[in-house]
Amino acid sequence: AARPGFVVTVLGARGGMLDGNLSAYMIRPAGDDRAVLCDAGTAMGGLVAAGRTGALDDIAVPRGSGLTRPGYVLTHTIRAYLISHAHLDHVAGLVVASPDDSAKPIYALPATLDDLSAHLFNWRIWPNFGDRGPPPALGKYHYRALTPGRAEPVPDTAMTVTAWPLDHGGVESTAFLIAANGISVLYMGDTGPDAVEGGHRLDDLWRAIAPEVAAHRLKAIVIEASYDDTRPDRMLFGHMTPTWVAATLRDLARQAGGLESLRGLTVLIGHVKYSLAAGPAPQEAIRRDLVRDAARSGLGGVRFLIAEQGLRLTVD
Ligand SMILES: Nc1ncnc2c1ncn2[C@@H]1O[C@@H]2COP(=O)(O)O[C@H]2[C@H]1O
Repeated sequence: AARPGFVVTVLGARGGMLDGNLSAYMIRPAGDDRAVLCDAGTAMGGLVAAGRTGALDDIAVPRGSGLTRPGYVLTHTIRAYLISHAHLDHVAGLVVASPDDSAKPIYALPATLDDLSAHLFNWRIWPNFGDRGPPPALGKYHYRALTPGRAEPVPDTAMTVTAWPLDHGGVESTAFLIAANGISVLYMGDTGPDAVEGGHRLDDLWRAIAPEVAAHRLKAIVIEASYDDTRPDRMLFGHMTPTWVAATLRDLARQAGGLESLRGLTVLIGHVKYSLAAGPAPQEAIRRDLVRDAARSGLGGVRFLIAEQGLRLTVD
């Protein structure tokens, strides 16, 4: 049998103001068309873009489904949403797709579900497609509260999901460990460094997943680097820079038994903030910073990639 793997398809790659390309990562076991969507800042727009790059071509659309490929993927391939926090750049795609979406569970920590229910699916900002909140609750989306550190099977998929809370500038965000076939991928919503946030949630997360890393079961981490290294800490607003990404990966390595434990790990960088400034795109500076910071930090064994909409990545 083939080695177990995961396929990560980037439906939305950026942070900030680039509507149409905001955090959304479709994740599924390799060779399995049953996926979860981690955040949904962009959904349909990202599927259409991924359809154009060919990143959805390995998904078998049944003859006679009567649906476009992106339409089929939205309604049949994506079996559940995992939402890290309810900021608009992480949920806008879900909200606007909801009228034509299929029924699905939404997995999140309780605070995020409370925000979705109170402030989005409330008949004022949007019709209530949730299964609680202002009546009548249409019940298309089933809110499924996760308990930190406890793995839950995602129905109709081969995956389990485990959540841990993250600090994001005063808002609770979430890291999701997605596991299947003895391997896993970690999707991290927006977060700032413990030292800047004044907490210890990254440290707690790394301690919890260290055994997964030490055993080389963890194949990829999706983590944000919103700003390049010129950004001062007091202007991070709950976000990371390449220097902070490298520092926190070193913390993970320390918990997992040394830098060697990260060898072969793929780190996919998301949420790079779009910039209005003329000149090279911000991801160019971030790429340069990452190469330098990773080398300085002894992270030569890590494969860093910057997310781009329509990218399909297989890790195994
Ligand atoms: N105190 C602040 N001053 C200015 N902008 C902020 C402040 N806090 C948050 N933001 C911005 O608001 C954005 C909300 O989404 P993000 O967390 O991606 O990134 C955040 C920052 O760009």
